[in-house]
Amino acid sequence: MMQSLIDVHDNPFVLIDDQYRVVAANLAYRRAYGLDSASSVIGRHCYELSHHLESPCHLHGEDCPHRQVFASGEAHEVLHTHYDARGEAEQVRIRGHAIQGINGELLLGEAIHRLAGPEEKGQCDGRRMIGFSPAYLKMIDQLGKSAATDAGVLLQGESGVGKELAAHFVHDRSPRATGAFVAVDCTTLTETLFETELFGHERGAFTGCVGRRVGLFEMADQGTLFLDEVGELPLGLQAKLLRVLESGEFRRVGGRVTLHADVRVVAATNRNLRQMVADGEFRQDLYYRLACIMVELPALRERRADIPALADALLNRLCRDGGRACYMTREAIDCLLRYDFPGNIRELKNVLQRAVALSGDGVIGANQLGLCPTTQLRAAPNDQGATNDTPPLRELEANYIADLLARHGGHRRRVADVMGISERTLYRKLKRYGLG
Ligand SMILES: Nc1ncnc2c1ncn2[C@@H]1O[C@H](COP(=O)(O)OP(=O)(O)OP(=O)(O)O)[C@@H](O)[C@H]1O
Repeated sequence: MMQSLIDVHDNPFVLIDDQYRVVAANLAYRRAYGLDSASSVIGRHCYELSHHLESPCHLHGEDCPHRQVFASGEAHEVLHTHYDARGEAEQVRIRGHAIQGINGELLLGEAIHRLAGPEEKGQCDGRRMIGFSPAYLKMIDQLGKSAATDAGVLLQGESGVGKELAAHFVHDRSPRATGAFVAVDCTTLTETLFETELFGHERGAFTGCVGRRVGLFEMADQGTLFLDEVGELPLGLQAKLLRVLESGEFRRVGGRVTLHADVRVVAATNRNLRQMVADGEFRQDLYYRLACIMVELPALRERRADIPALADALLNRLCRDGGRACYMTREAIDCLLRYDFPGNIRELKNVLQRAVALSGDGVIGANQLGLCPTTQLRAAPNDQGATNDTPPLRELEANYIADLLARHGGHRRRVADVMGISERTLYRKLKRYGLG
């Protein structure tokens, strides 16, 4: 009976005892983690199945729902990276509940929500959101939650962090996913273009106008209107935009009929809109209309731990498109990890594109990246020869750890083993160096 009860859940669901052993798992869980029959799951450790680890995840620096629920008896929610049946990383939100077993014993019930969805696995069309750092998991979770509502979402982040990709992510998971996703570049909207672009025009509306044109606002009916660089919209046009967003009503230029479109707005900016409101450069009423939900997208340098996975995925894409095999040397990954990427993921993409073009044999070394001289990377501390150019020990250690992480695919236990330190110590170092 318990099995059929948990099989009702569409999402993976698992019951775990106080020794981290699986007591029952539903069909969705067994499918997700590559286990076809119930018997192959029962009795196995949860950390082994979903994390591919040999010890509980809190020993690897993670916030473990098992520990929390057994300690307090209260529900606990966390964001984790799990490894699916094929060993591919996926972003998940886990809600752990205390559940009473048949004999009155305390069990942990884990409801697992896959943030990016299994349908994205292997998706190579450039729309897959790659990132497993805590900052990125938090952002994806916020995007997923905002998708379920019809509220305005404002995406704030530096150029190239992936705001347009995030807007697609929201649209694709919203009830409007079958409608159109229409992007408007607000930097191109002038007084003269605003109405024709957004509302379209009727035939002969102005000199030289031949046919009827449907505007972007109308195209986005039942879908999502993505207002890119919304902070660049002149004040005069902000009032017009607010009016149409509030009423949903508009007229094509040269038209007499009032039309209506039902759009959901996702806006993006790399400017501080709140400050712009304070400075009188952005209308407060429009700000509140757009920023009902505000999501900050972290810069790449704030989630360096994601660089190897991102570089790997982008390189695979480039190689597939170019029809040749390429791989990066350890020095090259090291070099990427040390660089600040002011242009974020777009810059990373360009750096790799150039490197692929420059590498004759498909091997991408630090030299091909053109970011930092290889000689700086492996500078060893040298008592006699130490000069002012010798990097401080902290920097050397940070680079060393980053290098090991890249070499071991982000596997912290293996990195700790190689360094001869405990995972706890490694975790503290990762936090200190901003690598976690
Ligand atoms: N998490 C991610 N995983 C993989 N690729 C990504 C990710 N985020 C962004 N990209 C890629 O990086 C490039 C830049 O992304 P995007 O155009 O969405 O950035 P943006 O923040 O909208 O930039 P801008 O502010 O300059 O318009 C795109 O090619 C996109 O596919």
